Amino acid sequence: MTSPQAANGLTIENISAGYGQALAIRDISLTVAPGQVVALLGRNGAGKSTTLKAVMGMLHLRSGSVSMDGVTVSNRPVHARARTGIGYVPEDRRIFTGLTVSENLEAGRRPADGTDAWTPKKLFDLFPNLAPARDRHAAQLSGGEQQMLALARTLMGNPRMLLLDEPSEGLAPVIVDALAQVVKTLKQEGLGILLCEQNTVFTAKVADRAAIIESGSLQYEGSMSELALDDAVRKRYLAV
Ligand SMILES: Nc1ncnc2c1ncn2[C@@H]1O[C@H](COP(=O)(O)OP(=O)(O)OP(=O)(O)O)[C@@H](O)[C@H]1O
Repeated sequence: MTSPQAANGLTIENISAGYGQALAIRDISLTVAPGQVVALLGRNGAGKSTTLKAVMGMLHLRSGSVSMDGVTVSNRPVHARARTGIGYVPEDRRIFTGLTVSENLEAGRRPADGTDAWTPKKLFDLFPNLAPARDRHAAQLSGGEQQMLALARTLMGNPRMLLLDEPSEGLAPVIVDALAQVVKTLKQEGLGILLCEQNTVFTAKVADRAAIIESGSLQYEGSMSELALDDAVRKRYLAV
C-alpha cells in the first residue's frame, strides 16, 4: 500500500525493520500532513511501536525511507531527526523521575526555528495540572500527570511532527478526555501527529485518518469516519 508523497509533513515510504534477523514491520507507507492526526491501530505485537522506533531512528531500516518536510532523514541518527522537527513520546514515557517537573521541561528545551517557541508558561496553560506540581519530583506524579509531562517535555523541543506511542494506556477516562483536548489543540496549532493506539474511543475523538497494522503489514487505510462504518474491518483487526 503506498501513499502519495507529502511535500510537508512526514512521509514514510516502504519501510521494513526488525530485531535480530526477524522483520517486525514490512513495507509500511504512511503520510502525516501538518495539522493532521493519523492513528496507527492494531493489536498487541502488531508492529505499532516498531514503526515509530524505525521512524525516529531507534531501529535500523532494512529498506525504505523516511522524510520530514521533504528532507530525507532515514540515514540520520535520532538527535538529527529531532532537529528536523520530529518529536517522540515513547510508550514508557522516559521522564526523569529524579528531576522536578520544571527541570524535566528544561531538559527537553531545544531552540525553535521560528519565534513561536514553547515555554514552560505556555505549557502550564496547556497542561493546568502540571502548574501546581512544577517543583515536585516527577516520581511523585500520577500516571496521567507523568504522561502529560512526557508530552510537555517533548513539546519543549518545538517539534512540528509528534510520534505518540499509546499515550492513553493505563489512564482513567477523565484523564484520557483531557489528553484528547490537548491533542486537538496541538492539531489546531498545525502539528502533525502519528498516534499509535489500541484505545479506539480516544482515537475516534482526535484522529482524521486510521491505518491498521497486523503482523507487521498495513492492512487498511481510510478516514476515521470510513473505519467507523466498516464493522468487518474493525472486527477483523481491532477486536471491537
Ligand atoms: N526488543 C525486541 N526484541 C525482539 N522482538 C521485539 C522487540 N520489541 C518488539 N518485538 C517484536 O516485534 C513485534 C512487533 O512489536 P511492537 O512492540 O512493535 O508491537 P505493538 O503493535 O507496538 O504492540 P504493543 O501494543 O504490545 O506495544 C512483536 O512480535 C514483538 O514481539
